[in-house]
Amino acid sequence: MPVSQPVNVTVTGAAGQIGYALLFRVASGQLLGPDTPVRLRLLEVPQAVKAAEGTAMELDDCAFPLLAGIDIHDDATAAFDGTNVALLVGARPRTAGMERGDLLSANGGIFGPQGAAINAGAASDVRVLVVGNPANTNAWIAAQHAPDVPADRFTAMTRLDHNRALAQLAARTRSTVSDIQRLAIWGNHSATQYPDLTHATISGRPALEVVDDEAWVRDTFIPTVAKRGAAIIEARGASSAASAANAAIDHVHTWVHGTPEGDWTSAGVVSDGSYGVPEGLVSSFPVTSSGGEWRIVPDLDVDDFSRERIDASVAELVEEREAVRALGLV
Ligand SMILES: NC(=O)c1ccc[n+]([C@@H]2O[C@H](COP(=O)([O-])OP(=O)(O)OC[C@H]3O[C@@H](n4cnc5c(N)ncnc54)[C@H](O)[C@@H]3O)[C@@H](O)[C@H]2O)c1
Ligand SMILES: O=C(O)C[C@H](O)C(=O)O
Repeated sequence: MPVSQPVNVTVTGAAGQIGYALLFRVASGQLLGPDTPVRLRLLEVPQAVKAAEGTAMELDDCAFPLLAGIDIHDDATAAFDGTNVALLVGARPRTAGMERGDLLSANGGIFGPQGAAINAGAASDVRVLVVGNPANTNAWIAAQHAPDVPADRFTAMTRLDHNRALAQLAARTRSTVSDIQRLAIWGNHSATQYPDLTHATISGRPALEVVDDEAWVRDTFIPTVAKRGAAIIEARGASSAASAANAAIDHVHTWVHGTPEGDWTSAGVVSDGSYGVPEGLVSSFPVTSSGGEWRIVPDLDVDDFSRERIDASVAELVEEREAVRALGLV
């Protein structure tokens, strides 16, 4: 990615909640770093273009030194033309009582055409993060429509789940999130996800030994992380926005700048068949990043409990893929 030339960052759903929490941070340099100018390309549906224009006015009014320009589009082909980083946020959020999978028929149709537009015109180094739900399967749909883009450039956001897990574990163990390493989210960004502490450490000690309470891990930690999205919707009356934008920033920043030595993070990436996850599915794994590429952490021991949880979440991803096929979206 060029350092002195502006990097084109396309954000879909720019006038939405997450868009509003995300764009100012991208423009201030938090996505790609303090030396990288960005040109923002905002994609919205026609009826929300005026609101996106309002956000663009506010971005101008921040006088961000790294913001090289803003273009607003209601056409995906134009919005993704020459794009280096594509943040696919635009999609309907769920409301109270819905599961994220319920959004498949409402949102799935968005990601095929956007994948095709990325295929048609994005820069050769394009990196795609799908935030819009159901994020894993939407990323898979987009990748299916972009045969000329390496599949590993399509990713789905599970960094929010990872960050939620860090916060819950830190609170329980009276440690700080920076003390924790090697935590992992496996599977789908849904209630079936598996937040895994079996390899995690807190200040170098095994996290499970520090916690010393299997029942808390099974009955409190895992469901709290997995159902946090619903708890936020219940409390706020709207789905998470600032924390989701923060996780998107973290995901791309780590993708571009790498993971710290000895640690990893979690991301929804195209499976290479590791850990019994069918090849091609977009599943969350423990991943490292280096040289701008994600790598699934290899050779981890998977105990029986973990195996069962990973398999359950992956089974849901397989079901979603079949539902997409039945809907004719790929
Ligand atoms: N992966 C995660 O961790 C995570 C976290 C939070 C939210 N989400 C998801 O992110 C999505 C956006 O959430 P939000 O709160 O910003 O919703 P929102 O309703 O506030 O905003 C969505 C925006 O997308 C726009 N949009 C719809 N279709 C579009 C299209 N085809 N092209 C471009 N823009 C389009 C809408 O006009 C709207 O402005 C939802 O699907 C939500 O469930 C994912
Ligand atoms: O849970 C949702 O529907 C929104 C988002 O995916 C979240 O995890 O907060």
